[in-house]
Amino acid sequence: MEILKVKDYEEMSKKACSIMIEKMNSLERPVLGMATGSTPEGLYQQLIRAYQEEKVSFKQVSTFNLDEYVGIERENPNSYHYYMKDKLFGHIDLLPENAHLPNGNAADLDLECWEYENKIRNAGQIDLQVVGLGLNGHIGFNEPGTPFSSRTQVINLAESTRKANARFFASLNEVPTQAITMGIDTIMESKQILLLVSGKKKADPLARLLNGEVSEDFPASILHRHPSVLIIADEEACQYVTTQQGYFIES
Ligand SMILES: N[C@@H]1[C@@H](O)[C@H](O)[C@@H](COP(=O)(O)O)O[C@@H]1O
Repeated sequence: MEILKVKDYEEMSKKACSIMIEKMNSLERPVLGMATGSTPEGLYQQLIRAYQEEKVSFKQVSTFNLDEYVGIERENPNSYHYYMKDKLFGHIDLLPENAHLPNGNAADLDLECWEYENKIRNAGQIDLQVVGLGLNGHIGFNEPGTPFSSRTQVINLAESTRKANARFFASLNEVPTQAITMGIDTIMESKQILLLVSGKKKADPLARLLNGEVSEDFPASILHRHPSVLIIADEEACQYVTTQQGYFIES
């Protein structure tokens, strides 16, 4: 696990974009793992710009998102289907049939999870997975206590996660109580993981990730066991991380 410390959110987004472009341009059929939340929005803006400047094409790319809420329509502006279309997919040449998100409205949610796993496997696994860091250490929607061996599944959202995400909804009551998320073991099968961390409120979780033990109480801690994780974190997020910890690399 290595950290690239950058000045601010914009630098984080630009650096993440250049790493993704390098990956896309180095593979014939790149498979990218996508995240939602506030953190990757800047990355998606940078990717759109790179596409408009003809630095990259998504025609050969497949994408798999980490998660989706259960029980909201994909046309609902709070669904992750809508988010991805609005923030990235609607602005690039990614073929719609190559963009995958779990269907949180499937009649049989367990079957949907199983099929999602199969789709990832059939695509040859994820080459580069973008991940954000939940305040409680969740990755995707894998809340504290989720077994490290978990595969794609329906999960009950922690109250703290619903509150953290309530800012996107009209009220807390409207925040779904469940989501489908790639499992922790599913995420760990990605060939490379890019964890993006920005802002003061992520300083505590980032310090816990780096200093704490590997434990299911803090799902992101599993990333210590992955062979290829790059964290891009800005100065605010790194404020409790000391250089003595030996994780930092030069940009
Ligand atoms: N399910 C998402 C995660 O994929 C995201 O990484 C995380 C952090 O969100 P943000 O980037 O808004 O801080 O929480 C959300 O609940």
